[in-house]
Amino acid sequence: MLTVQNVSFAYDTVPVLKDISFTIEKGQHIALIGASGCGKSTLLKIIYGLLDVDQGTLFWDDQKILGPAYNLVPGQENMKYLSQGFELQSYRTVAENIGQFLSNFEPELKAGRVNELLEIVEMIPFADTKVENLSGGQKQRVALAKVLAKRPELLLLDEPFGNIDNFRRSSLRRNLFAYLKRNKITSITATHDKTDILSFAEETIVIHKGEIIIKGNTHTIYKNPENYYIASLFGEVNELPISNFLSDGDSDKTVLLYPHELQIDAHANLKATVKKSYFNGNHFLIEAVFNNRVIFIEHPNALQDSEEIGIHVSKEIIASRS
Ligand SMILES: Nc1ncnc2c1ncn2[C@@H]1O[C@H](COP(=O)(O)OP(=O)(O)OP(=O)(O)O)[C@@H](O)[C@H]1O
Repeated sequence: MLTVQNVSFAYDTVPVLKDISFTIEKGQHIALIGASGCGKSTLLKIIYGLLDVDQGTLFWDDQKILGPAYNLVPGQENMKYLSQGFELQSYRTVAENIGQFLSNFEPELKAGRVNELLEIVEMIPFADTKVENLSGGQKQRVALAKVLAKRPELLLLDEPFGNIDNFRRSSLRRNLFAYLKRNKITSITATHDKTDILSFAEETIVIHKGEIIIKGNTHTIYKNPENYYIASLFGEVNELPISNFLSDGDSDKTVLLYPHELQIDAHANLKATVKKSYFNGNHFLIEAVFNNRVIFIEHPNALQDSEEIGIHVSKEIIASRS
């Protein structure tokens, strides 16, 4: 189990993390989300032991996690950290990089393990290619295989799929998390991609300006976001006065609605004016103006600019959010 207790940290004098506390059970997959600069990478580095905290303590089971001031070689033995810059040796091959820290005593065992890792990251054809000749996305996949090589107990991933195209990203993500589950490897993934969060993280930690504002079940946080900041980390969101939907609604209270929760219905009483339609693949995102606010609605078709539309939201959704 990972235990983080009252951790605070500042670079020089600028506070970055404030009184962070949480625990993570073994085998869990956690998403770490928050606006750019909120302190996600810093927290991962602290957990790995790359930075000395100003206050607080961290434990992996009953082993205290110490920073570089107390550890000659920074970084915890039973963890691996995949940073946003991948630390690879560019003049060596993909297979050599992945096997760099594996024992040479049993070459066959080592080769088998390297092959298994190449398969997970779908890089078998590149085993003998020098890293310097790979694309950014391919390097990221090699870096991922390298951190898995020695079977860490805790894997800390910082935007692990950031450079990888959508086509590969989906299968890579499925392979990786299936592997982690099978091997009971705990993971914390700092990410801006909602697919990383919703499909693979059973729990999510939300950071805002260096503080944890919520930690809990991913689906619950998504379905009932406590505030606009949290909801916006999952994509576009509309914040509308609840009095628009409930005749006895408090005029100061608002309700958060994702674009797919708003429906366009010519008979609805609430009227908005279309500004623009954005093609999004299987739907259009309609930007419209409603009571002087910009709102976003998912719709199967594009609509005419300046067209008047009616907006409907199901009673169940309003009831669940109010
Ligand atoms: N080495 C450093 N020295 C001084 N300030 C730093 C250093 N590294 C990060 N910071 C600052 O600390 C804050 C948190 O940075 P951090 O990289 O942890 O954020 P993040 O949430 O991971 O951001 P992103 O999502 O953009 O990767 C930022 O304001 C950043 O500018």
